[in-house]
Amino acid sequence: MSERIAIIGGGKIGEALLAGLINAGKPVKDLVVVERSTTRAAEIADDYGVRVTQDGRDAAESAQVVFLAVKPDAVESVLRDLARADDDGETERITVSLVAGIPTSRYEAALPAGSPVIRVMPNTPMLVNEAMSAISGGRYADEEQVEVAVRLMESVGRVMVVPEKQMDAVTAISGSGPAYFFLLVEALTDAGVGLGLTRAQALELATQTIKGAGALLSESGATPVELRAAVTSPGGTTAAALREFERYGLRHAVNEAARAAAEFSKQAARRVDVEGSRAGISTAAERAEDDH
Ligand SMILES: NC(=O)C1=CN([C@@H]2O[C@H](COP(=O)(O)OP(=O)(O)OC[C@H]3O[C@@H](n4cnc5c(N)ncnc54)[C@H](O)[C@@H]3O)[C@@H](O)[C@H]2O)C=CC1
Ligand SMILES: O=C(O)[C@@H]1CCC=N1
Repeated sequence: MSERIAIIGGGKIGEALLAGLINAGKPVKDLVVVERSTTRAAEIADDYGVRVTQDGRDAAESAQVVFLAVKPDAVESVLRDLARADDDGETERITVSLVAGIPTSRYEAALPAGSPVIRVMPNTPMLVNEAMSAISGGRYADEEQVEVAVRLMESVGRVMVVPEKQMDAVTAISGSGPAYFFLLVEALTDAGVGLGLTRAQALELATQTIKGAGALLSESGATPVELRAAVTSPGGTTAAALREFERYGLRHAVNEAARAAAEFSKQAARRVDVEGSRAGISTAAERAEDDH
């Protein structure tokens, strides 16, 4: 089935999804992007030849699957547009959120009763069809609807279906994860420059090394421990380096970093409420209270 797709938010992850879907053969005519910033909208339209609009309701009405790729604090206003969008009468519209930390129950409370909502945590390698995406169906999403999301995300990378309670952990590992590896490449490049390589040389060495190590890990079937042992010649250079990583607490730093990311994700909904009430915006929960 070639469903029509709306992507609300044409920022980093919205663009990665758009590019990944187009690379995977999705016809541009089946895609529409909703982007609030006019500069960004023009960039997306020029780079991908896709329709870009500021009208979320209109875009949703023309789509069977609506992806939300805005920051958590913009979710409520997007949901207000989506709640007013009519169905096309043929198929039930599926709302797929890529937003970190906001549970499906939030969307379900704001959308018409029984709307199917699916939560996805992708990552930016989606831009080159190498995403790792985790998927959880909300309470009204049936198996077929989850399968639609799985199929779309599989076209841009790998997919793991998880219970929603694992989403904060997933976000800390694969959602934010690319940034950790880029930081490591940055640091390794700087180290190479410190050892007398040119920056270009050091960057190429580090980049191909992370790419090769990733390929080896995913294709060899060996564990990271086995692969590391294979690099570590007895009494050699790698052992000298690994000793320093351990001395400076790399494992501890990684553990603390992941815990911080997961906690930040867990607190996202509460943060949005606090910031919203400071700005005088009522939350879905408060509006539901007012209605009673
Ligand atoms: N960047 C990443 O690697 C990942 C991001 N995410 C999630 O994706 C969401 C977006 O993140 P980024 O793309 O990094 O942020 P971003 O700031 O690059 O993109 C957000 C875009 O949404 C637009 N926008 C804001 N309000 C809007 C509205 N009402 N209608 C239409 N467009 C609107 C902004 O102009 C901006 O271009 C976040 O919720 C984040 O948690 C999830 C996985 C990975
Ligand atoms: O930094 C963030 O909040 C988003 C979610 C996962 C990756 N980027």
